[in-house]
Amino acid sequence: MIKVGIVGGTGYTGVELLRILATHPEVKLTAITSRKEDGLPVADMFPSLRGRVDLAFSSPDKAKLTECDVVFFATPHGVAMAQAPELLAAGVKVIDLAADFRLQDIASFEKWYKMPHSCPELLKEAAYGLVELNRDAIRKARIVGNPGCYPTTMQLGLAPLLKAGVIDASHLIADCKSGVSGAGRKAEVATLFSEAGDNFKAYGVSGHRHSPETLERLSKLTADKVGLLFTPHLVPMIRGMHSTLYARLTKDIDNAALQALFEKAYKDEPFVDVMPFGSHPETRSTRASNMLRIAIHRPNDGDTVVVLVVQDNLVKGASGQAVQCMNLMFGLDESTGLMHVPILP
Ligand SMILES: NC(=O)C1=CN([C@@H]2O[C@H](COP(=O)(O)OP(=O)(O)OC[C@H]3O[C@@H](n4cnc5c(N)ncnc54)[C@H](OP(=O)(O)O)[C@@H]3O)[C@@H](O)[C@H]2O)C=CC1
Ligand SMILES: CC(=O)N[C@@H](CCC(=O)OP(=O)(O)O)C(=O)O
Repeated sequence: MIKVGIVGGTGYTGVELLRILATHPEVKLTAITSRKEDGLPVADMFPSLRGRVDLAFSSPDKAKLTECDVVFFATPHGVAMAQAPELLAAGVKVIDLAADFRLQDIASFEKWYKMPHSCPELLKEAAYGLVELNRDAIRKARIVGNPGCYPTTMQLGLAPLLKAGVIDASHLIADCKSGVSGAGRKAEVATLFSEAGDNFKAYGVSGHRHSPETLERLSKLTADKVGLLFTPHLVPMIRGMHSTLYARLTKDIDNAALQALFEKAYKDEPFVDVMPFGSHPETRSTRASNMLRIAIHRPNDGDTVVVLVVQDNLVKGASGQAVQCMNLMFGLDESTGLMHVPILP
């Protein structure tokens, strides 16, 4: 059994890790931290886990993290990089759900996250945890930077087009919407029910930290210069993400060939579903599952291809993807413990 520790067990991605790992056949939950809830049984805070998780939260200094085989950090940016060196030295693998090990360019990390990077050498070593595009590196990694939720949809939606060289890479547009759980569980005015409910707004239009992450990664898929306009929006739902991606076609390619590009790219992927051409995927078709769904459109048979991508921001966009990485890092089938069917309605 893989002994698992979770730092930050009381946030949304932490409790989502607990939900997934509680029924994972190869995992023994070993330590779950919270500074504020030290000593509280996990199931007292999350009754959904009664009878499934019998551990109590412990403060990070008391938790026996070095006795684990792998530790997930479901914490704010900056926490994992402070603790990763000690864990790695003790032979523990690390998966960070925050951004400490996502961006390869340190200057870009320091600019967007407004903090110095404390272990640049580990950043160089870390694998980027987008399995479908980086499987081999993740398999061999001791440390993984799990992708941001929006970047997961943007990369998986645009990768087949960029790799095939059929679009103008310099002018990509991503119009993305997230449920409110994407902002985390911490108390904030913007995510109060009466602020976010019955309301709809864009944010981060002039710059969001997921742009540099996505640009850095998309640039590895093409020799062309990549340009991206990314606008996130907050929608009044709890879970779910819908990204509408626009790209100008530069090659004469018919709709069947466009569809075939995606079907071929993802034909063996357990967690990417390419729907029939012209479909309208719904966020609820992925809710509480690790599945990401894609549909291709060609409005008026013109020269713009529109890619629709949906996922559950807390699963494929965060905790499910992190478990997919863990499975690979420990030589398991990557879908182990992740085959939940989405919840409808
Ligand atoms: N929500 C989402 O859809 C996604 C989130 N992420 C990323 O995952 C990470 C966690 O997100 P989320 O679950 O939403 O966050 P939350 O803010 O809801 O939870 C944060 C957790 O971290 C703990 N924590 C906070 N500060 C520290 C610290 N200094 N040392 C140790 N533990 C700490 C908190 O517990 P306590 O204070 O009691 O210790 C809490 O359990 C974030 O970096 C986020 O960016 C990534 C993709 C998607
Ligand atoms: C709706 C909402 O607020 N979403 C978050 C992104 C989700 C997330 O937590 O991503 P990171 O891991 O990069 O922080 C945001 O835009 O800041």
